Amino acid sequence: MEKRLEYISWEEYFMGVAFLSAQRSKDPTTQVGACIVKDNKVIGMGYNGFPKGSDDDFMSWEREGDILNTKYPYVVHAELNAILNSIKSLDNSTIYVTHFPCNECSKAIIQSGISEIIYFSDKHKGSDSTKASELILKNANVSYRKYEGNKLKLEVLFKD
Ligand SMILES: O=c1ccn([C@H]2C[C@H](O)[C@@H](COP(=O)(O)O)O2)c(=O)[nH]1
Ligand SMILES: [Zn+2]
Repeated sequence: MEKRLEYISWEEYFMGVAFLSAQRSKDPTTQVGACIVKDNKVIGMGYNGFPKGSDDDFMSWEREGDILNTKYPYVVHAELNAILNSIKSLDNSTIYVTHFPCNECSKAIIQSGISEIIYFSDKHKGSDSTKASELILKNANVSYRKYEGNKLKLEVLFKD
């Protein structure tokens, strides 16, 4: 029998895990996922959400108004969750992210030892946060590039 040819590439696989992780997010506006990989093994995953133990029904997902009544001061970003959830040293690892990281996440990525970022969306390109990320990542020699896989959709069928 010939080998199966429809298998997905490593890059498609790990970006797929990042997008699957994002599906755990309860943010009604933007679901972000991250997957940290070393030697082709997943060593951390995360998505954006309120801190462990927070009462989801008490917290607000608002984007506007009094800052203390919005999600922004409270939500833990996907990249930081993936770093905090990781199971071993992140030195020279790669983080796959559904969205280009903000400047706060970029700082955490640098400090954790991650050396490469592969992102899918850069919809906030040109914003101050993205510009600061680009500057600080370049300065710290953390490389970043857009996803280059062919797949833009992966179907996961639960079957026998
Ligand atoms: O680097 C990042 C930047 C943002 N997030 C999260 C934080 C929020 O939950 C959403 C952004 O919400 P908007 O309504 O689009 O402003 O994304 C993240 O996880 N990582
Ligand atoms: Zn962030």
